[in-house]
Amino acid sequence: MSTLRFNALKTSLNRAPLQNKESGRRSEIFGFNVFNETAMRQYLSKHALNAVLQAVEKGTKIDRATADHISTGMKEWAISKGATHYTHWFQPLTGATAEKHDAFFETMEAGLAIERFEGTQLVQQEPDASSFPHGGLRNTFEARGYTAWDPTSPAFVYGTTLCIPTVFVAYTGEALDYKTPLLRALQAVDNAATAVCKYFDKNVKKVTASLGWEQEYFLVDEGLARSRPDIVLTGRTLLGHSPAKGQQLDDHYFGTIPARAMAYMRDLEHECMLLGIPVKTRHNEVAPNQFELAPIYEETNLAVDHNSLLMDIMKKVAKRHYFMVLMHEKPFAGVNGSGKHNNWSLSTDTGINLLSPGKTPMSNLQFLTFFINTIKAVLTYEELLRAAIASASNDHRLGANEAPPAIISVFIGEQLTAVLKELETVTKGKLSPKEKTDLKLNVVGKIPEILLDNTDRNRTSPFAFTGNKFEFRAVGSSANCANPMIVLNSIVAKQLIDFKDEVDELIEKKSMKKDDAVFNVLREYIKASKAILFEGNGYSEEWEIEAKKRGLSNNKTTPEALKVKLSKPSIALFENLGVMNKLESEARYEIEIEEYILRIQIESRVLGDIARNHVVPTAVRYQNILIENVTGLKTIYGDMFKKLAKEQLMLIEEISDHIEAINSLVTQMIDARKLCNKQTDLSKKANDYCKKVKPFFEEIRYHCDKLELMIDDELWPLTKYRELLFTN
Ligand SMILES: NC(=O)CC[C@H](N)C(=O)O
Repeated sequence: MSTLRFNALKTSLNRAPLQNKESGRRSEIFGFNVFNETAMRQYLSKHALNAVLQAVEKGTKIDRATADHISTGMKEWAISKGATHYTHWFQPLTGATAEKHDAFFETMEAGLAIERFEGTQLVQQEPDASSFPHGGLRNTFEARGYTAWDPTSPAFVYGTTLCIPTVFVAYTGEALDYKTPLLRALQAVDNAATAVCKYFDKNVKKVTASLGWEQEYFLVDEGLARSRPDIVLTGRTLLGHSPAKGQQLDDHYFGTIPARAMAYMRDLEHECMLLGIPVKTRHNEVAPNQFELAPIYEETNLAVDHNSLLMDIMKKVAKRHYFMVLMHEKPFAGVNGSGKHNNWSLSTDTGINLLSPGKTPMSNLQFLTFFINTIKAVLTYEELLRAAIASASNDHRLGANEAPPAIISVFIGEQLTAVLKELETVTKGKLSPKEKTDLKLNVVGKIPEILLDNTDRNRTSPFAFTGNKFEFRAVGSSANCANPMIVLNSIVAKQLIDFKDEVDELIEKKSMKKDDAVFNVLREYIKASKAILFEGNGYSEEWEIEAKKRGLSNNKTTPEALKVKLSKPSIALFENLGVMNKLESEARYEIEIEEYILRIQIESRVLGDIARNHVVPTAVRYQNILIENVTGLKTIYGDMFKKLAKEQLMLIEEISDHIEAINSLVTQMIDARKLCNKQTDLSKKANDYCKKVKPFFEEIRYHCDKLELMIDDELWPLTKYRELLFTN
């Protein structure tokens, strides 16, 4: 009997939901462990508090003396929350968060000790961070990297550590993290959008990009998950036959949350509340053992930090509940994968959501301006958006089971399609007073304030308008949202800058009125943007053909998708906006392409190991049982055994065939890997891994899964899909 699998099953069946610590109102504990304005008012002088608030609102610098005041107050507050250590908390390009704890504790003369935390330690540090991916930006011998405080994301106490969100840059100034370019992209979109807003309202001084992510995930009993080397090492199952029942009956989606999962969620939400992560929604997702968690949207930088923090907490809380949380985009073949849909919008400091239709024709023209510019930005940079969500794991998810395909398109729904159609016919040049009134009353003025939202229906759309925001559905569940948010905010910033240039030109050179100029430019954008608008089934073959005709990219794999990052226009885009210089863009490409190679390499090794050392020996063992049976039948029945052992003999042969196929395929895969490893050009190497190593995965899996169906269940060593997906 396979002891590991059956022991794991036995343990998992005996687990009960954990008792929850949670009590009282959530609103009362919200942000309890965050150094927010309330905490600052208690622990900082007025001067220090104002310095932080100014830094948050206007990006003003904090001087050293004030930083000392802030750090002292912050330390006292953190100690009151039980903290003994502090850390600069940052997001290197591994996709995870990083921390290195230092104690507040310091010794003094005469054997005395105190707690100390100075301004310099708050503001800047130099972690020995030479082992993070840097894509050639640093050499090991000059590996200095600095972390610097980001006051726009408040410090928090997690466990016994004060965590200070920071950026992470090389000593030459290049960004080594996600946060730095994100902050720059947010600044760029703020500048560009504010300038455009002034056409409609002179009082607008700031535009903030908001993000509401939706985190999908799987919860698997920890013992069961740990019994599978593929889940432990790669985050997904590399083999496993589909269970007889998967998600066909749609009986999990929005169903009653299983008790153990519910206890986990409540515990997780409690932690989130303390840390100021405004989680609001929880439900069962489509696949068995799949769930979703979503917060109220926030300013993008904060939302990204909160999502990164959340992913970390999810794993920690899961351990307490004897679960393993799987963030992988496609942990199980044949059922839904997990996304992290990014709901994005822009809003002004005057309280207007720029992607929400308003009450008046004027506010609707503003809405249309931002709406159409966003679509145009996606059209121009569709390939870059695809690159922003590319990863080895997301490749498995895209194009099936309610995840969008690799072709980026925009879905806007029937009503707005009709509005755009009308606007497309606006007269070239100056508009007659009648036409303008007509437009304002009958087209722009008639956009319903609350759009009948039919937009969420199309689950095959990568970028869908959902009434008052765009939902970038292609983002994968394990991704750091900063990556897609850097691209989205940058491309919209660039588009808005171009738009303003064009409108200004018409006003200045053609003496057009502002509204006429806006209508004229928008009309041309609408015409051009038709290529990116698509309302149909994104999975259909017709769409692939049609998209090709329209000139849209269809980069199915990560190596293909990432290439565009090195193109001149992409590099120029980020450079001109001040988001990333050429070196930074190239470094990111290198890091991502290398990660792709390494992930495929790891999967290939794990698969080779499981196939050869778990599956084949089990198959041989079962074959021996059959042989023993046949031999026994022959001893007892003599020649008649051939009839009696007919099925067994067939099985013995079939098993041999599969064993042979597995062994030979694994050998071929290893040889292919060796060849790939000789390749020194990273792009070619990634491509080779994709085209020459990865295809073996499915082939090897096929034979292993066939054996799973043949071999005595009691002998099978790998926890099966039905057990991983239905035991909770
Ligand atoms: N119902 C849904 O929205 C499912 C989404 C799907 N899980 C994805 O991969 O994006």
